[in-house]
Amino acid sequence: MLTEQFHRARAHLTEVPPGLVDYLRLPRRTINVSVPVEMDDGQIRHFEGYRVLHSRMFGPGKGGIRYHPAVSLGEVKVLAALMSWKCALLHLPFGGAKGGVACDPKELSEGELRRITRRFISELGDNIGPYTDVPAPDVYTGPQTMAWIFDTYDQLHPGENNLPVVTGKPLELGGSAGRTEATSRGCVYTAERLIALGGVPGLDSLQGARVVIQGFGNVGRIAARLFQEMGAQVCAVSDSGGAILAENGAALDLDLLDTHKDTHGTVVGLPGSRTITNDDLLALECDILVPAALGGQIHSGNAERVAARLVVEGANRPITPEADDVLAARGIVVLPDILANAGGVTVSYYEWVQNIEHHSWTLEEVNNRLRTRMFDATDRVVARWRGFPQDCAEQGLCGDLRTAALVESLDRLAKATLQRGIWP
Ligand SMILES: NC(=O)C1=CN([C@@H]2O[C@H](COP(=O)(O)OP(=O)(O)OC[C@H]3O[C@@H](n4cnc5c(N)ncnc54)[C@H](OP(=O)(O)O)[C@@H]3O)[C@@H](O)[C@H]2O)C=CC1
Ligand SMILES: O=C(O)CCC(=O)C(=O)O
Repeated sequence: MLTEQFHRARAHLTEVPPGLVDYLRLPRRTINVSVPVEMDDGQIRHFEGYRVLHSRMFGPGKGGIRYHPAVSLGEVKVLAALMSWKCALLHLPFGGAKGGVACDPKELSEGELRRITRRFISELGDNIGPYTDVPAPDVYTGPQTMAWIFDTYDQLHPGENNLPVVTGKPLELGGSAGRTEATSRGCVYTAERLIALGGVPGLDSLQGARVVIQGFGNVGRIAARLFQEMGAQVCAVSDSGGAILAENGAALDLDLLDTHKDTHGTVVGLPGSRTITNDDLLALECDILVPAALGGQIHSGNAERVAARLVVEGANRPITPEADDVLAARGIVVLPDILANAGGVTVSYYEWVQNIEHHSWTLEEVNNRLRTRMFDATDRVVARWRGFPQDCAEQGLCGDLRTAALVESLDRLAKATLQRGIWP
């Protein structure tokens, strides 16, 4: 499906030499390691771990590490490519990478997760490093996992400044102010800017906008807060346990919701809400739908039911290309992942810079820089979008925002590749 999105964008870049196209699409290096671990009950199990370096065009590979049962080499490759395109779009001095371990963190103790992480990072050895490939958090990993990654790498490289080997660390260990909220903040900034530019028919402000969020982890949970701070009303959310809708069309009480999630491990059962299915959540009438969980959630089987004006892709690749077409035909605007959720990697970049400079910035400084960069990227993508020919469809070209974001990114990558003269 990523290939489809790539080719839709590539069709606009008629001057890119065909041989270069594959170079921009395929990964530079894929690594598959076996991670043996002693479990709490004394048994030895092994897990499959992956790290894919897609590109180092503008700097070290950059991208998160995911722990989930569905992690596979194919998925990690796709996510690594997205990282290259995301970093290029945001003008970050990074290439793209992604990693993961196929495991179910919900069935593992903290000690088992720590041992998996340490062994995984030891197995990767010098395939990661502050100037080669820099990991970060993704699904079911967070600051604690990043602290273990840092420590394992640091043990192997004593005497060096190893803080920039990984981002998303705890504040006490060189993490940046604002990294935890950064992905969600980026979603809000890009939505705010797109709306202000008149990019969403029928929606002129976040004030009073009705928001529905799928996923209540790092991205979804904080996005709920930030959209509410901007005057929006969060009326429905979901997690892996199910979905809930505020009764009587009201907004959810987010303080109560946080306490309920922390106590019960799920959003389901919140007093004043009723339980609905995940598919019903995606079909709720609202102004903004934020998929912030896993990929492939909006597909040809349910896209006809989506009833939002704007879909903000907090998650990576939550919409299939077939569903993109359905949404576009129905006038639903999609803020694509490589723009909407790029706030996370942007503040990871700020963390990396602060670590290299042995310095720390205030939260205000981080957020101001993030806002400027997200607005600038949104402006460039909207300008590309508005510059597309009026008769895209007749020419067999795709004319949506996702394609505009990819064209903006691939154009930059293609130019840099040619300038570097990579063919000796
Ligand atoms: N963290 C980051 O900085 C970035 C993350 N992203 C993307 O955002 C998405 C979410 O990541 P993140 O928030 O970090 O991950 P988390 O692990 O913090 O949260 C994932 C959330 O998704 C929920 N979930 C899992 N399966 C389902 C399901 N079938 N239906 C509904 N909800 C489900 C989980 O439920 P439960 O709480 O019950 O486990 C959890 O609330 C991913 O696609 C990730 O790649 C993109 C850019 C940066
Ligand atoms: O913060 C980072 O470096 C990467 C975050 C990530 O994995 C993503 O944007 O999908």
